[in-house]
Amino acid sequence: MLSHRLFSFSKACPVLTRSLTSSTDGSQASLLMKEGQLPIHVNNVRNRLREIVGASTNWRDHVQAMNERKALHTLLAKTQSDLTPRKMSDSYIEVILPLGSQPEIREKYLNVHNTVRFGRILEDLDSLGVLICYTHTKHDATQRSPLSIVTALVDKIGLWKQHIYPDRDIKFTGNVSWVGKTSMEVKMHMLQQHDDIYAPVLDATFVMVARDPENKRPAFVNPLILETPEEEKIFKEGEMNKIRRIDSSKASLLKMAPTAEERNIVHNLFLNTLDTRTMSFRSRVLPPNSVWMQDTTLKGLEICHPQERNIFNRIFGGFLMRKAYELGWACAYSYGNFRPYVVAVDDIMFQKPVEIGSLLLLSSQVCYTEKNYIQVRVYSGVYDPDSRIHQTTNVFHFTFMIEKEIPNIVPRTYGESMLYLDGKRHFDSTMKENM
Ligand SMILES: CCCCCC(=O)SCCNC(=O)CCNC(=O)[C@H](O)C(C)(C)COP(=O)(O)OP(=O)(O)OC[C@H]1O[C@@H](n2cnc3c(N)ncnc32)[C@H](O)[C@@H]1OP(=O)(O)O
Repeated sequence: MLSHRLFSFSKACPVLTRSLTSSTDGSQASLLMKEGQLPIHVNNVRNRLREIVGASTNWRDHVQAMNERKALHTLLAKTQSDLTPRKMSDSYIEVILPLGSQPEIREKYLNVHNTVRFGRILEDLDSLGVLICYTHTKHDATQRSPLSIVTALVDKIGLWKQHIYPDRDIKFTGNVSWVGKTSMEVKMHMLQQHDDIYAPVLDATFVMVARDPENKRPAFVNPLILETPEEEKIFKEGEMNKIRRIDSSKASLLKMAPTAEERNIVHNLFLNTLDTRTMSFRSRVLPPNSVWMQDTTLKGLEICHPQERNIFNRIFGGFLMRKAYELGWACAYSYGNFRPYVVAVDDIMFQKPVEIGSLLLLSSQVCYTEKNYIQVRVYSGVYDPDSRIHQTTNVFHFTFMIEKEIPNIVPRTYGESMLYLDGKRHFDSTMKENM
């Protein structure tokens, strides 16, 4: 039943259909591994990144490693046109996660339902995205890169499969699909082996930003050469994605009033909660089969130890995503009282780096429901007990699906109504056209 639903979803969702097309034929057909080049083992991705950046393997050496990086400033380009243009195929990489052929690596990826932990996949995608960008910006003269490439945004991840099996090999592929002046869009695909073929599991679009060796200022990236009409189309999509992001940021409910249609939705939700016996705006009652939004909050705390650092001695973006995802999943599970499946991830903005030693506060909440879908928002911020300053670092949006009817979420305050509308906007942008 469920797989049927997902199948019809994939058939009807244009955003995801487009990505699937490009992952199975089109762009991928023209972007193949160069002769003699072997897929990279997943365990080597972070080692390669460490070599490219010159990152320390021991925390005690990290200050010295960073001082050495400062000397790479001289390698930075003064203008973008000083850099060698690159093709999409130049950054194309394949990574193997051999869960089938190397059972010893399964444990790290296994969840209690005997499927693969999606949080681990988020970590691998993040590292791969960064490696793809380093491949695109590879310095001709030296192996070491002066660039610090960080994850700015997870634009979208759409899943095609409900289960990721823990005993079959997985392949990740990806390449740079668009470049700006200092930012790059990366498209990645994950496939899993079934008999003799690799079937698509998910498509992901990330945006990475290049910074100077000390990660203080933006730095130019190599331009992209477009070789085929298909590549021109992919690049144009990247441009459109950028415009869409700017438009949705301008229309954010933190800046603008809701639309007339959205105001109606909020008012109807409000009317539905009025106690018809009292004729008062104040006495509110929960409609049947509903849950107040405020009762769905689930919180967590992480102390950010050096072990979770990235190559730039900040907290690894993939770790933040894994923690936020797992909390979001637990929130959806507690809400629906049934195992949730992730269907989409979108618009994870990395607003500020998380420093080692930070107290990372995570807060998840169900903000929108429709049929058997649950939209969960996870807020993360750092709190400094010395200064008592609290700063937002990320907001995560996850769409889950449950194989049974779920209660409706109901906002009580104006602020919660804005969360509801924001959740609906995220849900609509990834899912609407498939239902
Ligand atoms: C194992 C290795 C993994 C390593 C990966 C990580 O873990 S990284 C760890 C997780 N990520 C982080 O910690 C990043 C935290 N965030 C930040 O440091 C910062 O917000 C940022 C560097 C991403 C952006 O800073 P600023 O907004 O000041 O940057 P600035 O305005 O100079 O813009 C630089 C370029 O980034 C683009 N840009 C900035 N924010 C963007 C966003 N949300 N979505 C898309 N693009 C964005 C701009 O258009 C511009 O591109 P153009 O110049 O092309 O127009």
